[in-house]
Amino acid sequence: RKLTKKRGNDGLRLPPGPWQLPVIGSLHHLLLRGTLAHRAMAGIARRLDDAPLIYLRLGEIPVVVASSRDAAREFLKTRDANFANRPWSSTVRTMMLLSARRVQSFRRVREEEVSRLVDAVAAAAAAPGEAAVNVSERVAVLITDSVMRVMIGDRFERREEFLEGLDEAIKITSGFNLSDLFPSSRLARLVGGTARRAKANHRKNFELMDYAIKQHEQRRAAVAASAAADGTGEEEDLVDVLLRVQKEGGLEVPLTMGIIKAVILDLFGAGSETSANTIQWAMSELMRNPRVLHKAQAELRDNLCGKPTVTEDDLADLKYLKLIIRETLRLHPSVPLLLPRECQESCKVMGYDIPKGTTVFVNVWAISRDHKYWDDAEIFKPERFESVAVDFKGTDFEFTPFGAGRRICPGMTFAQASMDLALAALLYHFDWKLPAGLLPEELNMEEVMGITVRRKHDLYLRPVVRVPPQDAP
Ligand code: HEM
Repeated sequence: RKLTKKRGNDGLRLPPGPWQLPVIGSLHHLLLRGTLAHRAMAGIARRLDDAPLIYLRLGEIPVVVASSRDAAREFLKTRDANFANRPWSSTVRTMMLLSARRVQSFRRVREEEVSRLVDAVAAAAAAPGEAAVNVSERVAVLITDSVMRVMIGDRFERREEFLEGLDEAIKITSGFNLSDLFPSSRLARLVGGTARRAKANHRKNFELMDYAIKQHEQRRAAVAASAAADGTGEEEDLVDVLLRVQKEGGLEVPLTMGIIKAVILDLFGAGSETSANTIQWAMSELMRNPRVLHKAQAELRDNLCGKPTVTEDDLADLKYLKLIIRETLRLHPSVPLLLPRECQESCKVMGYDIPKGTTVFVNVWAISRDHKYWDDAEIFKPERFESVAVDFKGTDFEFTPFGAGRRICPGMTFAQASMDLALAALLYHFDWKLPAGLLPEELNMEEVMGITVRRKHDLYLRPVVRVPPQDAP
């Protein structure tokens, strides 16, 4: 059906958008194009002559989607303050929690956990037969355990239950649920039933966080006892930092245990799936692009000259590896529409009216695949970043996989450190083969939307040990 341009009926000049139906507004345009909102929204913008801004009404919610570099700059920089509706102070506080110095202090955790991953893969490679390893699962375990150790000082004893709880949270919050789209309708709330499920899930997750903090306290007591005996101490983990800040007091809003639990849960939710997904997408793209895979392995093996382990000291020289992560984030940004922003005061953007209360998405996925800014935009080519000085730090608006401005991801440095080391170790110690009979171009790259965009199917690969890890079986 033809898309038509839309003009506001109260004299406003709204961005163009597809035709709307009564009650549901533009929702059918997204539903008919499948559940991947970033792809559906990109398709609509393209059909409206590559409109940098489009206007949709999803149920009762007015939505504007930015799909060009200039439009992204408007929302993330020029008018950042009017759209950054989360309190800035909370982002700043999280940033302090994850400052470069503190990220550095967790180096030992990352190195130990990556070493466990390498040992587990080496054990699988040594098993009889040619069974493939579930790379997605291994990477998820690596990231979960690393993030938990950083937060509570230890691997979480109830990891499986916790992951199930998060999975349920992802199911509840993903897609469009009726009560979000029709906030004023009691019927939508009843039919959807999401509120009840969300409440139960919230209760369960907080109960698990109680347990995590108890586990932390017990560990601290044990460490203190042995430190008194041998005079050694341990790095502060994030719960230590939060409890210390709580004790020092003097904050505008007192740091209650409820807030501390919410911060841990938020950090885990925001930090684990995103990093794990990016490593999985990187491995997937490498399997589809053997030339890039071999070049990365040559860089690693030339630089490390047979060393038994990759450490963070080795990473500085691995320029190509870093370009691979950058190119992966370009084609597979984990949070493709960034977090929704809300217009605080009506304003004009690129000549269009944006009414107060409008929800704004920035379609980073569409922008970082746009032929206007990228040659061979759909092709995985890490070398492109050798000739253009474009980085993901939030100043180049054609490439903002971590967002930009006041709401930029506070975990960017943390994520980079974990992803670089994990990918380096996987490529250094092992050669990787696709399961028998599968050609590189046949590898399934379908996406599914949770809180983040992840692989629809787990990635299975066959490892062949090239550089045995130190304590290999
Ligand atoms: C590849 C890995 C990651 C990617 C691609 C990513 C991406 C993002 C993006 C796009 C946002 C929203 C920014 C915006 O709307 O402008 C965000 C927010 C955030 N990220 Fe990350 N992130 C990653 C890893 C991490 C890690 C490791 C942590 C912490 C350990 C983390 C913690 C957060 C937090 C706390 C927020 C704010 C959430 C909120 O506003 O409620 N992220 N991230």
